[in-house]
Amino acid sequence: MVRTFTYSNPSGLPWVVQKFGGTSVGKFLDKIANEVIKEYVKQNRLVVVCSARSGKDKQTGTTNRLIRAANDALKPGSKEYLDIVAALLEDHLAVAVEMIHDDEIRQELEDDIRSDCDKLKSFLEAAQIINEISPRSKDIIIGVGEKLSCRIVAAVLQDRDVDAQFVSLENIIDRDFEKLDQEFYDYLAKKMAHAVEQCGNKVPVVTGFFGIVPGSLLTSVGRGYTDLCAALTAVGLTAEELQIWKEVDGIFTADPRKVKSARLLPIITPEEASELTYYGSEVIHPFTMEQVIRSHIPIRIKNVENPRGQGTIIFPTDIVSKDGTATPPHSPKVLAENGYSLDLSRKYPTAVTIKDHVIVLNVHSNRKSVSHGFFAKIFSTLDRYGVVVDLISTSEVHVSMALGEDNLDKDLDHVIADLRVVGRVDVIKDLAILSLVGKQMKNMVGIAGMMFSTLASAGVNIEMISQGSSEINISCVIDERSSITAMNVIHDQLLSKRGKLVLPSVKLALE
Ligand SMILES: Nc1ncnc2c1ncn2[C@@H]1O[C@H](COP(=O)(O)OP(=O)(O)O)[C@@H](O)[C@H]1O
Ligand SMILES: N[C@@H](CC(=O)OP(=O)(O)O)C(=O)O
Repeated sequence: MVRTFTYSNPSGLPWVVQKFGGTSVGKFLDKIANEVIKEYVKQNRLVVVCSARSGKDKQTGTTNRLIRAANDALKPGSKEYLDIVAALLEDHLAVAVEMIHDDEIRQELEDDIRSDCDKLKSFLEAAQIINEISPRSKDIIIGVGEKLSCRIVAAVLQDRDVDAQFVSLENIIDRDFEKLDQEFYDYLAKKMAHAVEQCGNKVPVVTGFFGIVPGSLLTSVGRGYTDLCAALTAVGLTAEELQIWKEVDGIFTADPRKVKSARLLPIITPEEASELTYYGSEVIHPFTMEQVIRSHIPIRIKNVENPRGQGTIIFPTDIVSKDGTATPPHSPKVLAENGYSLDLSRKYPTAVTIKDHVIVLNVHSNRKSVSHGFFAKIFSTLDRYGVVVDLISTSEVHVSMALGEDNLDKDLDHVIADLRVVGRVDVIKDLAILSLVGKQMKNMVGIAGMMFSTLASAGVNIEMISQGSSEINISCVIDERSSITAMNVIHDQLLSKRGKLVLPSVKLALE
């Protein structure tokens, strides 16, 4: 039967790429279809990019379950992976039954879900027989999550009268690449745009999983790869805007769950967004920014639960957009509201963030004076085990290094044993990195002193200080138990517009 739909994706309108994360697809699919996609498709040519479904949170989401299934298939004789596949099949079929009213659309969707799960089961069974799952095979396994999710989203859209088409990017890479570099990203952007353009007037619903990348997707890009996929699609299409839809109104001056007075930031620079993301406020995958901003495409963070909100725009404050004009929220008023101003009297940091579950390694050299090769030995040890250092503070005979929880799966006992060759090593656990971020801070003489005295007056003990590696970030390591208190006092004293920020050297007030 040839169907006709009320909503389609006519050519001639500007491209907008919309990315929906796993929890949004899991919890708000009706809202996404009716209040977001149907509204935007009236004025834009849309691309919808989705992650694998999550129920209540990412921890129990499809991608994590698929990773567990892959790991289980490697255990000789274990059959838990079969239960995981059966549960995934059941959950996705239940969504089809609950969400799709049209019998024909639902039947087709159910068949596709069954077929994807059957193939997954056979793949895992084969892996168990040969007792091997390479990083690439693991990528193929997790990619099933995005396929199942996008099949559901495309079917729900059709059921809600939107002419949508499922697009899998699993086979778009048809050349060998050695590494994830700009040449590879440019190639991907072109391929993604091409896949989307094949959909004509249908709204493409694209899998955030994009195939076998050099070194494997999970290790080279990591979790949250759908943001990067959406970004590269936006670049390939020279889109007007990339929208990342979340369950938060945008980027705030602090985590709104932890600081009640946190303010929504109308605009933020990509550098600031990167620092915030790296140091605990994971609103967007860090690789996303660079690709989109190179092409002068603004990124907008929006809330699926509040589609009419303005959200936060991530865009450099000092360049104009690709058509030569300033982006709409890039007005002097909005910039001033955020503290971006040429008027030196009205500046303040942009946001404060906390990264929990940090450990510090202190290495004291065996020698009492300059120790030749001390640093080289430390860094080569860290490199050998793939340990990433978040913050570092050094003297000639002493190094303190803060490591994030992403290092916990590394062989830290061996790292520490090897470091003991160069000196005494202490390990301090249950710490947090507190970072104050702001593009304007480099001109704010006295801000670091104020940050540390504010923490001291709230009784927060500072374990380690690091400033200078990035001129838009001042960070310190504190006890994890004080992290909420620390974030709140810093927010009240240095970021609240109601407070007066009087820097010692300039003595100018900020309303
Ligand atoms: N500065 C910040 N601004 C906005 N959200 C922040 C910030 N710092 C931390 N967060 C947290 O990041 C989370 C990101 O939103 P959400 O859509 O729930 O995440 P995900 O899509 O990764 O599941 C929110 O729960 C929010 O509390
Ligand atoms: N499903 C993948 C990809 C992704 O981007 O997820 P999300 O958009 O929900 O963070 C993951 O969990 O890593």
